[in-house]
Amino acid sequence: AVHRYLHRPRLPPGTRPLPGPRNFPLVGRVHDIPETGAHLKFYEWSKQYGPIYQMEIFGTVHVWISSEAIAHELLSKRANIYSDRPMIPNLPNNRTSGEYLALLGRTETWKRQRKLCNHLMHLGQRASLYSYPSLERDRFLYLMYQDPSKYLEWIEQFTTRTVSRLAWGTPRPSQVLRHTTFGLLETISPSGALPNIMSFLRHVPAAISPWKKKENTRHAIEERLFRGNVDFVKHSMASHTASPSFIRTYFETKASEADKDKTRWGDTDEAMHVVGLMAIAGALTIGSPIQSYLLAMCHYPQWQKALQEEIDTVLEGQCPQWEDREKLPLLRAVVKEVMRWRPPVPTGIPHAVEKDDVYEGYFIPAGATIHALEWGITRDESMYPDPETFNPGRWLDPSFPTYREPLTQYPNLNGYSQFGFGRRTCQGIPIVEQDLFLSMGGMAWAFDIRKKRDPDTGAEIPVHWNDYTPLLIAKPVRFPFDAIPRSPEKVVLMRDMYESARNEPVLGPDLDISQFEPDLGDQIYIDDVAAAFNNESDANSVSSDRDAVIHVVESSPEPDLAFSDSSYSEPSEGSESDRERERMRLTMMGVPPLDLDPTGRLGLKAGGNDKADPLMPMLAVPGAWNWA
Ligand code: HEM
Repeated sequence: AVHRYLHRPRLPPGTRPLPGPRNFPLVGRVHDIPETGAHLKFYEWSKQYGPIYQMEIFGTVHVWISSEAIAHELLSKRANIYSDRPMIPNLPNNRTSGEYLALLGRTETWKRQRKLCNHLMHLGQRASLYSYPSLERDRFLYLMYQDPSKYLEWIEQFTTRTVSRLAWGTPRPSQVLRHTTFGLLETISPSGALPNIMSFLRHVPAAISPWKKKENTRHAIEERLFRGNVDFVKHSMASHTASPSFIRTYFETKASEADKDKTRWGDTDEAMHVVGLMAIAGALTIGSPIQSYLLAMCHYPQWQKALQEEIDTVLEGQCPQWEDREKLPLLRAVVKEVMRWRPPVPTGIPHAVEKDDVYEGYFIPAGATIHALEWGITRDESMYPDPETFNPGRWLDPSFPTYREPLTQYPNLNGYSQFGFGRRTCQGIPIVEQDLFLSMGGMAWAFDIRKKRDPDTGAEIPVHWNDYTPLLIAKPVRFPFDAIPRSPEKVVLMRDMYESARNEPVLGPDLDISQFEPDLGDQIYIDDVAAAFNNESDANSVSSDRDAVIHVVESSPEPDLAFSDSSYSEPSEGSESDRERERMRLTMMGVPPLDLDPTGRLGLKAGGNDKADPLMPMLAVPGAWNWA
């Protein structure tokens, strides 16, 4: 930082620096970055300094862009110099190691990996993602019906099982994947690990660095998981039992006679990492908008009603399927508006600029980190009038700037600012689009989502408006709500859908805990099953046990849910006797108690989900730094 500070580039003649908050020597504005809601601070500055401004943190220039037009001008039109990624202090080989495509620098490895990712996604999309999203959606809906209070668990299971099947043809690795992925998110998030803000901490030797120890352990588990999955697919291909998957497509492409240039897709190790990254990217991102949908429905019942009317009228009582998408523009608008209202990656994923550049007379130095501030972009009033209001109508009403025809096709997620810019644009949009369409459409079809009522007073229990977790992928802090099935018939249908999804044969590598244990020593310890249940994967639970690097427990991720715990009640009433009557009625209709499927034997305790580094609060405490 000292070196960078002393050797800051001089302004070329005729240029001026970007506006921005005054920087303090060496540290810049590090003290201003709050522990939570950092995107709100960066947005506040954009109101003060304009749609492009700069600040410094320990000598690195950070440029923040809150206008889609400017983001396109720099990141897309000038992509030849704006497509690099910055070094992540807590994962310092991110630009070169080739393990995480999304974090690679603009290297030949990145180009090759992007091509492979594109190829696999393209073939998968052509096959409607092998119906995995709809199978998993059917499972998800019934679990939501059984116990909506566990929505965080069911949503994470839905997204990770779907992506796990896509990647390796089996949902079984999903329980490990979700936790190694969560750990990676902590490793790379500015609010997840202190070295990402105080970059000099990356020089702390591995033996005493808590961040390195934790990352090394996480990485070792992930590597074994990915390798085991690839071996599993190879073996099942040999016995002609492999379900469709990205990795199977890779092997088939390599083996194909038509594929003349055998080197262009990289070797098996590289494909393992590309597919692994695709699984990572889909594991924890898509849950954010699904949770935000629930939040939006609590606050905007009128849009839930309109959406249900569309689905009921067009599909005559059936649950939305992917093939129905052309007929359901409001559902597509809800998907898109949820992502605008609460961007899943509110600060964006940063690019790095490789050469000095000048924009409208402003100097942008080589090496600066460039952030497309998604939160700010979605609040640009010229594009999104009344931006704080959740209004799917802005995509369907010609009086709004975002309207586009034909409505059989638009709105959709292609080219949406929420997926980044230029050559680094997100490659997972087909998965996101299908997962969100099916899960949000399925929930609107099945449930009335609404605020809970106090059983004594009947008063609504308040739900927060915008309290989001602090990591790179932001999710609403857990909130209470009711998911009331819209009719007994729908419950029966949900159960049938669940049963037929479940009857799909599911093979997978046997993720026995002993596979992981020996090499990893005392950093991993086995907990008892009871503890696992007390620590249901909860994206918001806060525990002080941050040193427990990754905590492996053996558990069934689906507790033994009894049908009697269902949340079913008529919208107007909710007494115990009503529920009992309803339960008996449904039982007589042939909806027997649940017999849940075992979904894999390995669960990792997620006590630490979405917490910031414990040392981080000092950054947010005024006066914690002595500037004198
Ligand atoms: C709601 C879900 C998702 C959101 C909001 C999202 C958003 C983003 C964003 C903002 C970027 C950075 C773009 C840039 O640097 O300009 C990105 C990159 C990427 N995403 Fe996604 N993504 C999501 C899901 C997925 C899924 C399911 C996949 C699965 C394949 C995926 C694969 C990727 C890849 C491979 C990159 C890196 C591209 C590169 O660096 O060249 N994403 N995503």
